[in-house]
Amino acid sequence: MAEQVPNPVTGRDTLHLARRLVIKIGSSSLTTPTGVNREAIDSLVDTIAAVRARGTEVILVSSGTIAAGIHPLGLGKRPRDLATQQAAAAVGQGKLLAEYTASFARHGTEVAQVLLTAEDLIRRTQYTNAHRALNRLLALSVVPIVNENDTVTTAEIRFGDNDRLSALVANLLRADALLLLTDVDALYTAPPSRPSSERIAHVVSKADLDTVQIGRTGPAGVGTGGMVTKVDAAGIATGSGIHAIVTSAQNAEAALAGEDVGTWFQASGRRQSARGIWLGLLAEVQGRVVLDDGAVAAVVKNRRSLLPAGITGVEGAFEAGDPVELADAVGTVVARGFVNYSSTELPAMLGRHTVQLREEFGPEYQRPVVHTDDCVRLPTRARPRR
Ligand SMILES: Nc1ncnc2c1ncn2[C@@H]1O[C@H](COP(=O)(O)OP(=O)(O)O)[C@@H](O)[C@H]1O
Ligand SMILES: N[C@@H](CCC(=O)OP(=O)(O)O)C(=O)O
Repeated sequence: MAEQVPNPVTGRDTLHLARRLVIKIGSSSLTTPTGVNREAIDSLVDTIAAVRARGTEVILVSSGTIAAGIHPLGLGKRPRDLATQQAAAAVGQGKLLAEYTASFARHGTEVAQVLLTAEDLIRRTQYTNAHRALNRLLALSVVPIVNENDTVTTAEIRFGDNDRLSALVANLLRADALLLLTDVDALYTAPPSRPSSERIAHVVSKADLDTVQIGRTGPAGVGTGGMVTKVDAAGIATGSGIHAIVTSAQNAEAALAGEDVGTWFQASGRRQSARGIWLGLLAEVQGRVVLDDGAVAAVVKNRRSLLPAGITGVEGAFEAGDPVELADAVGTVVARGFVNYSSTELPAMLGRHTVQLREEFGPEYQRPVVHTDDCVRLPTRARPRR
């Protein structure tokens, strides 16, 4: 996945040059206390149709299934427990998709329901499948409507918010920009309910966010991550060469026309694999291996695989295949990786050379502890200390 196609979009004024856009819309913009808001859907769909008419492919990431299931199930408010959220999502998903299907049909456009789990973006085979299927849908002129597969995800491996999912989808599909639509018109210097808060028009680097105060979810009470996950999502996108815009659903048309609305997050980094982004930023690590100085240099500087000989300690309980942290002797996390051995197997292997391990335990113990391709090195400033 190393292809490096330059992004034709350089700012708001060139957004019309985007070849591919991911548009994410939040629950609060799509639903009312009595279910799906048909007018809001028609308005979004009309905007998407206009963008597609100018030759831009669009992938829609739509939340709202849990919110859409609240009223039909007589729940009153957003359920808190996972099982009821899953039940509400299963009911709401059908209702939401029926509205999208009817609304896009007004433009003669087919839609496809694509339900993804976090696993689908981190496991190689699923990742390739998702990539291929979504690209095929776009080639067939279909609008994929993506959501997290709420009904089957477990608490452990769940995005829980579609903001970060949409950033990973933008990355997976090499989109040029990500539009995050919510119930507030921009990122503000503080929660917009505070009279002194001011709109932030541009975010060029992380330092622009240093003094921003980010509050909880909006007043509708159906959103999930609030502004925090939108800013996270924008960071994931921009860090991999994709511009991001946060604005309200009402401003979608103006934002896509390049007008000065919302908050524009300028792309900075180079494109990365979704798997690498997940591992580096999102994965919940199950444990830690402690490296001696030589191993830190080999893994971080020379980009080698981690061998048992350079490990001095193992912390936490993990299985082979789990994500773990790689820390130096003073507890600074220098990398994250998928580990090839469990926390019960590893202690007997520490400090031993590959040849010894093969002779003593068998040829399957020749594998590195973390292969270099399964390892994401953390930038110095992002490294957490113990
Ligand atoms: N600094 C901030 N700037 C803008 N909005 C903020 C800020 N802090 C908190 N918010 C809240 O985040 C809410 C949007 O998040 P959320 O409710 O999860 O929406 P969605 O359902 O669209 O994902 C806004 O309604 C706003 O009240
Ligand atoms: N998958 C969930 C989405 C949760 C979510 O991210 O909600 P939101 O904060 O409104 O974008 C649903 O469809 O209800």
